[in-house]
Amino acid sequence: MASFGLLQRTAQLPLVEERPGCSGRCVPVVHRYRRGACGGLTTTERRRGSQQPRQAASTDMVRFEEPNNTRGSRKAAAGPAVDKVGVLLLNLGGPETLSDVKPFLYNLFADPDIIRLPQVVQFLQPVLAMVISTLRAPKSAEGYKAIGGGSPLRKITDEQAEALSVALAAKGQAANVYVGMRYWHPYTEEALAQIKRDGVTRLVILPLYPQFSISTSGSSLRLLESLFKSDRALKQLRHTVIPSWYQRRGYVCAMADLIVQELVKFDDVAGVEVFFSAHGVPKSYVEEAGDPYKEEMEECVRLIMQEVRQRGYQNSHTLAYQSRVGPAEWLKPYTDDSIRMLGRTGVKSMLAVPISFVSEHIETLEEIDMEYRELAHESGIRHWGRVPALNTNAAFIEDLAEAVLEALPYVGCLAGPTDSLVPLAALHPWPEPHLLHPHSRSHPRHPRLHPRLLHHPHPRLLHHPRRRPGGAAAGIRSGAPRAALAGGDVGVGVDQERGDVERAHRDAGDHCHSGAGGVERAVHS
Ligand SMILES: C=CC1=C(C)c2cc3[nH]c(cc4nc(cc5[nH]c(cc1n2)c(C)c5CCC(=O)O)C(CCC(=O)O)=C4C)c(C)c3C=C
Ligand SMILES: [Fe+2]
Repeated sequence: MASFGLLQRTAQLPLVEERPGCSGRCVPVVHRYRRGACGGLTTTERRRGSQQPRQAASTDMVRFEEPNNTRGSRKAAAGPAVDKVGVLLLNLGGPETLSDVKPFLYNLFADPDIIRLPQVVQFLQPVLAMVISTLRAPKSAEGYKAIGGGSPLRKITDEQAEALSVALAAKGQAANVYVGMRYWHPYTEEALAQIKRDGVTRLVILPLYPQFSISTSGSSLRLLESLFKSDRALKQLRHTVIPSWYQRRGYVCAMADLIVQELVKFDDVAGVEVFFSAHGVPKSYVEEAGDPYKEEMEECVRLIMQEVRQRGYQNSHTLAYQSRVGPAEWLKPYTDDSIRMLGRTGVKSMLAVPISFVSEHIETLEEIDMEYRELAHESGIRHWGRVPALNTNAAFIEDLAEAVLEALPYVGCLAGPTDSLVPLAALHPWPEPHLLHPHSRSHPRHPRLHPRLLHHPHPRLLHHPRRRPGGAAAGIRSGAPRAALAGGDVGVGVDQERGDVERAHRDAGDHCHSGAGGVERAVHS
């Protein structure tokens, strides 16, 4: 297994497969034009102008609510007609009011990547989603009530989009930045409709989850895949995906900065337990479906703590998983068990670090700040702190902008013979049964994965043949990750691989803010 160096360096290598239609586009040329130079409308004017009722976009998702006049794109002025760059930020979405809670939960539980039923009973998913959302709604609503009556996720994601657009413009790259949420407004379908209206010609798809999980980025990419397949204009759109970026130096350093900022507020700095609390997933996702989430999470925590230690703080740390839903076993240790255990072992000061998400949301503001803080107190932990989410942290946004710039030259270039956006080979195909809600006006149809994908593992699993279902690594050769992955013209980023991350960090320099780095690509030999 050979591991290539940083993305930029691979541009010099004959990694890019020339394909018909790609020639001449594979040169990493960045078209530069000034933000605001053309196009006429200001950001605010365009935003206002686009507040139209939700379009009847082709969708595979049942929506259990009325149209909303929302969308989320942050625009730079239009550039030359021949090349219009877009960035699509993917996120989860959250209820904005208490009456949104139940339909939001319905959308979430109707997602086969959130509740993975055996294929024979998948037709029951809509009914199950209705039952679970009805049962859970009161408890969830309590949580949202406690944080002001709704999720702040949309507002923060919009601010991140705006900041990213500004950061890209400052680097000479005009780009419209769009927000596509999975379970609430502005839905991914709305963002794509706007992308088409704007005539975007190159699109970078960037999930706002640092670590990849089937249940988050995977779900959004699967939806995108089906939307791209069912739309002629979108099929033509050259695009690329950055599937995860937990190892990027800018992100790691921004997290380390925030941790140190909070650590020094404690009286007994050296005695503080740095307590990473990640959103959990069911254990079967990792052990049966091959979700790389746990592995990426552990690596991410290791890199951040390495950075914290380099700044002179040798604190002990813990990684635990929160927000378990349902009776199945999830990734362990659970956050509440860990807090109790640490309290028993005499820890008196704890700094909680939310790690799987880059915005404040219900699980930071309610679960960590209220429930776990109280539990820590009951467990004898006297001093409590919490690291804020990155939100629009300047170093973080700067790094996202770098990630986009690094990905752009590869848009449409690293194509393979499949037409899938993301290689979820280890998963069941999506179910055929229609997830029809009585209020639904569309007839959603869940796509099957391209049969070819069934023979390709997730690119990350290529490094871990022992974890592939069946354990077989045979036939995986150089270039296979691209082939496994590339969707129409999708390519870069999706086979970005952790590989030897430490080496990437070393190559990028010992200091934070040393520029791009940390995104690593790998192929197999
Ligand atoms: C990396 C982050 C996340 C993973 C992994 C994830 C998996 C996952 N989540 C549920 C169930 C629920 N999640 C809910 C809210 C929620 N989840 C995430 C992130 C991840 N989820 C966020 C950011 C949010 C909050 C959005 C907001 O409104 O602020 C909820 C609703 C809230 C609640 O009732 O607790 C549920 C339910 C499952 C089942 C799952 C993996 C299979
Ligand atoms: Fe969740």
